Amino acid sequence: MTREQLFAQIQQKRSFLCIGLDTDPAKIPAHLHSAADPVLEFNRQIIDATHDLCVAYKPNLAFYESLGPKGWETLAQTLDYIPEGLFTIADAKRGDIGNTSSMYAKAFFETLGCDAVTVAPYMGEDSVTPFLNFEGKWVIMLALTSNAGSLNFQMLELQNRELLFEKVIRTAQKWGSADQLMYVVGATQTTHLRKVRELAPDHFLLVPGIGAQGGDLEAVARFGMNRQCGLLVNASRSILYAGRGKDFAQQARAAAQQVQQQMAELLERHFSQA
Ligand SMILES: O=C(O)c1cc(=O)[nH]c(=O)n1[C@@H]1O[C@H](COP(=O)(O)O)[C@@H](O)[C@H]1O
Repeated sequence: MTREQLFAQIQQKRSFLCIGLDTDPAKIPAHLHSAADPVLEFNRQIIDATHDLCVAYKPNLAFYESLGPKGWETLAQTLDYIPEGLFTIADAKRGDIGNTSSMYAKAFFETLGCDAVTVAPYMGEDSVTPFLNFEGKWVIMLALTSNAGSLNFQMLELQNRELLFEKVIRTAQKWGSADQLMYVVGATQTTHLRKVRELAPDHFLLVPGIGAQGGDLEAVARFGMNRQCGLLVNASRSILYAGRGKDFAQQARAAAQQVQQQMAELLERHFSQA
């Protein structure tokens, strides 16, 4: 999917919501446990109930890999079920020496057919660039994450007073264009969004951390939106587990709709001022 196609979908749906398919068997409603594949059944019903409200789905690999070989099959079937035209992100946070990264890229882009994969930058350029060699596919690189541990390394001040996450973005700007590279910036990190936008004005940002982690969507939009929206904001638990009963899919839809309506207002405000 191209950047223009992604923006067109955002405009059409008045949404920049990404729903995280972080499906935990311990949290899915009891009545689904009699299904042949409860996780797949849960995902299907969530997708049916929400696909008109979001522009992307992001299954986190941990939730599927933890189920063994069957989990991989569930992930593949979930991805197949996502309607054409929605952006799919394998949240795998990979990155290794070059030939290994190439095989990871094949796994997510060719075998699973995802549009994007999350990648960790710690091993540097030759660990990230193999993911950038796939036409029409996207690398989403961790820059400033939503968790408390982001303080350990990402906020370290370098000799020139630049913070490490700023250096990561500044350096990666030379690796990939805004048509193939996005950055992860946590919704809990809005005080740094202005700086992120200074360094990467055109790149899309994947912003997890609203909902269960308490991030502020309004502030994300105020400091992070660019002329093509430039944001995919993820929520997982606050949507998936909005209800735990037989009506869980309707409850998930209601939670997604609430976020989408706020997004529609934020888009309206941003583009009427532009
Ligand atoms: O790469 C990510 O998606 C990610 C980066 C980050 O900084 N923080 C973060 O929470 N995530 C992921 O985003 C999702 C957040 O889930 P909820 O907190 O349930 O909305 C999880 O799949 C996390 O692994």
